[in-house]
Amino acid sequence: MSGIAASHLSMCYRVPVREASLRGALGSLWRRRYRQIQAVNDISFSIEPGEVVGFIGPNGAGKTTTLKMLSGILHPSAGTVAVHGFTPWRRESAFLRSIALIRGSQPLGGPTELTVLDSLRFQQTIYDVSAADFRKNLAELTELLDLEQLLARQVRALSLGERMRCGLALSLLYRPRVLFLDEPTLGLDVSAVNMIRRFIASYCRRTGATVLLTSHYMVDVETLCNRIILIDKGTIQYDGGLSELSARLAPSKLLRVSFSDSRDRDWHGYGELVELSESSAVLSVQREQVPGVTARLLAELAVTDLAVEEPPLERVIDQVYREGAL
Ligand SMILES: Nc1ncnc2c1ncn2[C@@H]1O[C@H](COP(=O)(O)OP(=O)(O)OP(=O)(O)O)[C@@H](O)[C@H]1O
Repeated sequence: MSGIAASHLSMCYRVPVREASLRGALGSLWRRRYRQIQAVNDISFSIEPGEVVGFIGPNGAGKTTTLKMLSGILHPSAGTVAVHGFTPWRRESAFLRSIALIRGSQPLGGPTELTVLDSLRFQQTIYDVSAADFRKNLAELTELLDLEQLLARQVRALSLGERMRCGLALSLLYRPRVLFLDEPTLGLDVSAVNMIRRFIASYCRRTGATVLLTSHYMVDVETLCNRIILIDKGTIQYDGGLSELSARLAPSKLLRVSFSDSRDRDWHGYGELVELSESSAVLSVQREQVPGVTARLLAELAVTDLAVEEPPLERVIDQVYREGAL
């Protein structure tokens, strides 16, 4: 059984056209006009149980709309979806207990006067979590998300980063097997971002959860996902491995070489010089020439360290967005 299977999925929003003038606005009270926005257009993909997949694309590409259809918030205009065998928009309770949609930009649900601990107890009741599981899961989440100091605080008094950590705890208290993560690190500072990334990676390792993650931060995607689905203007542009995408779009790799002799030399014979210091250089080298250039560097220089790197994903994705390079 596939973890998530989407087939020919489409979503077309119907939005009223608002007239700018007063006369037009009055006229539209009698006769409303609508226009269609094709947010998602005939996309198909499948994700195996336990896979962690990055779902990326520029603003307005259709990512959130897709996540909403997969989590049962939106009924698609066309197509079918199965998430661990469930049809999301039927919103059966067994389905709702097996998934979580976590949105970085969204406030925590429930009354904001409650403390974080009370909100977690409220969640325990809604999702019917046994007392033993509640204790075990809460202890684990408290440790991993560093919640100890936050449990007695009112939800409304939390900062953005604290809210995100508590939001994750609330969503994962009932141990969902499928996570839809929509920009989980949006607006967070460096250490909060790192904590959230470590936490997601460890949750996936421990529970074998299936994850679809959207993020505009390519480091999130590189750290957590082996595969990406790239969507633009509602259609899938790429579905595959991260390294294959780089190989397809970036014809060169970076050679980072450290050496102990500081003689002047003509680097252009090895490749395009990107960076140079007293004892190290970064060269951009055509992929097929990497083995030959590496061998020559090792033979001709007193090399102390040498690393071959893919170009930063950020740069590759930027190229796709700007040039539609796929
Ligand atoms: N409720 C709605 N009503 C009408 N149009 C909508 C609605 N929600 C989204 N859209 C439109 O659908 C398209 C896709 O939006 P969506 O939010 O899915 O994109 P996204 O890839 O998540 O973008 P972002 O990265 O900016 O969050 C956009 O053109 C957007 O304006």
